[in-house]
Amino acid sequence: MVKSIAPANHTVCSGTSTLCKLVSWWNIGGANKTSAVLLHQADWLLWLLHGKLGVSDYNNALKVGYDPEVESYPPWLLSQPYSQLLPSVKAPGASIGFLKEDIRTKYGFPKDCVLCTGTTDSIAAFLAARATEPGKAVTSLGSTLAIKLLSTNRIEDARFGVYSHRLDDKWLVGGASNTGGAVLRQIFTDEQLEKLSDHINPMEASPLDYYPLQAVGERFPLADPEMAPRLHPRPQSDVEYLHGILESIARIEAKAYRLLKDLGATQVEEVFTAGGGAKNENWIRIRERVLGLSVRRAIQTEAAYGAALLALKGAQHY
Ligand SMILES: Nc1ncnc2c1ncn2[C@@H]1O[C@H](COP(=O)(O)OP(=O)(O)O)[C@@H](O)[C@H]1O
Ligand SMILES: O=C(CO)[C@H](O)[C@H](O)COP(=O)(O)O
Repeated sequence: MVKSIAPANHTVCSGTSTLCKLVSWWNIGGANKTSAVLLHQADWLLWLLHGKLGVSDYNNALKVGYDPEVESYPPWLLSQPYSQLLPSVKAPGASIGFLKEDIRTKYGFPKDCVLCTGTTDSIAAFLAARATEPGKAVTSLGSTLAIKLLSTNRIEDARFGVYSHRLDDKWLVGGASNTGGAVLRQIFTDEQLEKLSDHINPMEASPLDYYPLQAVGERFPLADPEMAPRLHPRPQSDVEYLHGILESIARIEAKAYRLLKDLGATQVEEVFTAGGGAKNENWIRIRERVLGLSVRRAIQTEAAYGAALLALKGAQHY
């Protein structure tokens, strides 16, 4: 249904897009929906703090179809019956207003405490890494694997799960794979991950070839809702098994960066890494070998730090 209204290979055509979720919900019969408002999680959290309903930012609104380049919703979306539910959109880090009085007094914030629009988790991780030059990238290895490469041009292709978020006058090109830390946690505890990783020789390539997923379905670097996880054969040695999984995730990361190059993004020069997987030094060495690039742990790996930097910028402009 979304494919019939959106341009070919637009990011909203991905089955996990916000627009697909909105359209599915709209088409289920039931309560009167015309008085509803679409809010992303970040919009809802901010609404609890400032009380103005229906305010979003152009990073969160990308997957519902907002066009950050021209700063408006496209005509093909505005002509849909559910368009009245779409939130108004500001730049990330733009001030919205003051904190609600009851919350301000409850927690003791000053009277001039301003609230700013937010961004998505992996963009916040990118901001935390303070990578500002085109060619710098951040791979967030949390539950999933999210890639953001700062590029001078915008690229979008839903066949591969590639999209571009606007970052001021540049683009954060990338996507999010369903591989990552969540699948590691299905097999090993964090303590086991740390101990077993210490016994891996990162300079040696593992011959094991897996596609580690928690469940069926991949988004990027190939959008395939039918892709099955591949985590067998399992060797007797847990060190070898973990080595094979870490190496296989690194190969997915390398494939993703190659794809961005092939699609015409600015050439990646250096990768910073964030998220729970970034603390694994041997995995970083494996990734450097497989990517053929310098991979460094960002000094600040918490997305919350990037969100705070964005708020600081917004508050300074207030
Ligand atoms: N030593 C380690 N090596 C690799 N991955 C790790 C290690 N320790 C924790 N992790 C992974 O980090 C993930 C948690 O990272 P985090 O950034 O908090 O994720 P999220 O915020 O997406 O839930 C877990 O899924 C876990 O498997
Ligand atoms: O997998 C994720 C969360 O589960 C990613 O962080 C998310 O899909 C990335 O989104 P965006 O590129 O819009 O920040």
